[in-house]
Formats: sequence, C-alpha cells, structure tokens
Amino acid sequence: MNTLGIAVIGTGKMGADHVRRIGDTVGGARVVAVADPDGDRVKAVAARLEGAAAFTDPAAAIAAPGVDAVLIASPGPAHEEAILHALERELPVLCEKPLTPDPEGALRVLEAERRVGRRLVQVGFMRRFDAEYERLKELLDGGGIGRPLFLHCRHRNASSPSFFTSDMLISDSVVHEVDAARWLLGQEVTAVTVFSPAPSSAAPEGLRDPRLVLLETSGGALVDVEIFVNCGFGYQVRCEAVGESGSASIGDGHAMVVQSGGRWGGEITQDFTTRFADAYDRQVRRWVAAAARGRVDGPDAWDGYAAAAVSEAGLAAARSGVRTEVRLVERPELYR
Ligand SMILES: NC(=O)c1ccc[n+]([C@@H]2O[C@H](COP(=O)([O-])OP(=O)(O)OC[C@H]3O[C@@H](n4cnc5c(N)ncnc54)[C@H](O)[C@@H]3O)[C@@H](O)[C@H]2O)c1
Ligand SMILES: O[C@H]1[C@H](O)[C@@H](O)[C@H](O)[C@@H](O)[C@H]1O
Repeated sequence: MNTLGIAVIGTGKMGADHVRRIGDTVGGARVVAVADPDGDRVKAVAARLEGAAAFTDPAAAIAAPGVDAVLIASPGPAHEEAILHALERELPVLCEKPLTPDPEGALRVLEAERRVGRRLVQVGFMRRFDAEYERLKELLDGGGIGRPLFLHCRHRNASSPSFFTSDMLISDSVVHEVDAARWLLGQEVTAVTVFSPAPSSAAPEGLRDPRLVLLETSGGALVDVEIFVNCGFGYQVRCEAVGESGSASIGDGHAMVVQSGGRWGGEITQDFTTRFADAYDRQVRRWVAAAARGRVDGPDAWDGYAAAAVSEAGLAAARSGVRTEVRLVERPELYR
C-alpha cells in the first residue's frame, strides 16, 4: 500500500494530537499539509514534521500536492466548509465530532456525498473504537442481558474550556452519548428532555452545568445522561446498560489500585486524551486503512446528521423545558 498523504485541518488540542498519532502510531500514512488560521500555531506544528506544508487557509491545504485524505479538527462550526472542499476533490474525510453543529449543515454534507455517489466521510465518534464500548456492544447484540431497557450514562469533565457554552454541553459533549446510544442499541433517538438544576458553584458565570438529558429511543428504551463539565475531580465516562435479564457497566475504573499506609486508592484519569488514547489510535488506524481503499469504516455522515438532529431537539428542549421530538429526514439509499 502507498503511504496516504493527509491534510490536517485545525492544529489545536485534537489536531496536534492526531498529527502526533499519525507520525508515531498509525502506519501507512503521513501528514503532508496542516492548516490553521493561527499562523504561529500551524508553523510550530509543521516544523515538527518532515516535508509538511503549513497553511492558514484550509482550502489551500486540502488542494495541496500529495493530499489523499483530510482529517478535520477545527471547531464544529468550521467543519462543513472544510468537508465540502474535500468532497469536491472526492477525498476521504475523518471529521471530529460534531459533524456539524446543526442538522441543516449535515444535510448539505449528505447532499455533497450523494453527488459523489459514495460514502467518504467518517465522524470522530471514537467511543465506537474503545475496547469497553465494543464489549458492551457485543453483549447487547448477542442478547446477553436481554432486551435493553435503560442506559444510565455519566459524562464528567474536570473543567470546560473558556469558549464552552451551555448549548455545547449538549451539542459538543452529550453528542457522544447520543451516538453511543444509537450504536449500542441500533435504534434512533426519538425525543429529548433536558433538566437544568441549579448550576454548580464551580461552573463559570452563566454556564448551565450540570444538566441531565433524557433520550427516548425508537425501540422504547430510555437513556439518561448526566453531563457535568466542571466536576473538578477528573474525566469520567460511564455507562450502565440494564436489560430484561441483566445489567452491564463500563467505565468504572482504569487505573491501578494502590494499597499503602493503611489506605487504598487510585488515580482518576484527568482527560479524554488519556482515557480514550487507544480508541483514538484505533479510530485513525482504521480510517487510514479504509481511506486507502476509498471507503469509510466507522460512523458515517448519516450518523453525524442523526446526532445533529438530536442536538437540535436537545437545545430546543433545554430552552423550553419540555420534551421535544427529534425530526429526521428519510434515510437516503446511500446510508442503508
Ligand atoms: N473526540 C473527542 O473526544 C474530542 C475531544 C476534543 C475535541 N474534539 C473536537 O475536535 C475539534 C477541535 O477541538 P479542540 O479541542 O482541538 O479545539 P482547539 O480550540 O484546541 O483547536 C481548534 C483549532 O482550530 C483552529 N481553527 C479555528 N477556526 C478554524 C478554521 N476555520 N479552519 C481550521 N482551523 C480552525 C483554531 O485556531 C485552533 O487551533 C472540535 O470539533 C471538538 O469538538 C473531539
Ligand atoms: O470536545 C470534548 C470531547 O468531545 C470530549 O470527549 C468530551 O468529554 C468533552 O465534554 C467535549 O467538550
């Protein structure tokens, strides 16, 4: 297999981590172009790479010589434009979540793929590549705990970045549980209710943190998600599935437990780059292998669209305080 030339769009926390991963742990690929409007940042990332060109304009990076595929790690509102540039050139894409912040943008991506005539976009819902999530999926698919009734999910970040808004608790954070629930259950989310208790005193002024999001699914299951992005003590992503004949939980502990000095204890992972390190590696490795064959091997643009539609309903539910139904267009032939 020839080495896949990748353009990485956005070289902040995730983009820089993906650049490192492509160089260190993913075979068969090389970063040949990087883009970020922050000229100093993009130059610093390019300087650590051999033969990669630095751009402040994403479209120029996507059109650069040697680019066979595009990895997008810019903020959500910038994803659509970069994806459309890549699709014009029929290049495979791995786009960080959310595909787009709103369903309208996601529909334009579906339309662009329809014009190309094949699926080229994969969305960075990396939990699907996490070993614990994979085991839970296998258990549920095999009927190991009977028909699923509930997923109880906890999603806690130690702190949120300065640009985080109350909407982003839903569209940027809970969007992971939305995708995980759709994938684990093999069902669509049909309605959303959002509860916003008194904010934590540790939350930045004006941020509605924490929140409780209740998802209803097409198969009659209920998914409750506690989202708490300034919990202060670490990164925790847990999921307990309850079925008609059993229950199973994941995410309860990763680190070593130490017993010493009359006490026992362990560390709490501090952020997603550690907790999901293996999942990100496997996600990018599988994408590279599929992209080299012009295919997608993971959550696709339909999954990104469905998650965006649930986010839209979630944002409306958060504003109104009432249960809000999710509106989905009919699933196009390409994604069946
Ligand atoms: N899968 C995960 O667990 C995970 C974790 C963190 C972030 N993310 C996602 O990754 C993306 C990036 O998040 P981050 O934490 O790295 O943010 P970040 O703020 O650290 O980095 C974003 C970078 O994009 C650049 N940028 C801004 N506008 C741009 C544009 N139009 N084109 C190209 N680059 C642009 C910024 O200058 C910045 O360097 C977001 O979509 C976010 O939701 C995913
Ligand atoms: O963008 C990040 C990322 O997606 C993390 O996986 C999630 O835990 C955070 O809440 C979110 O802000």
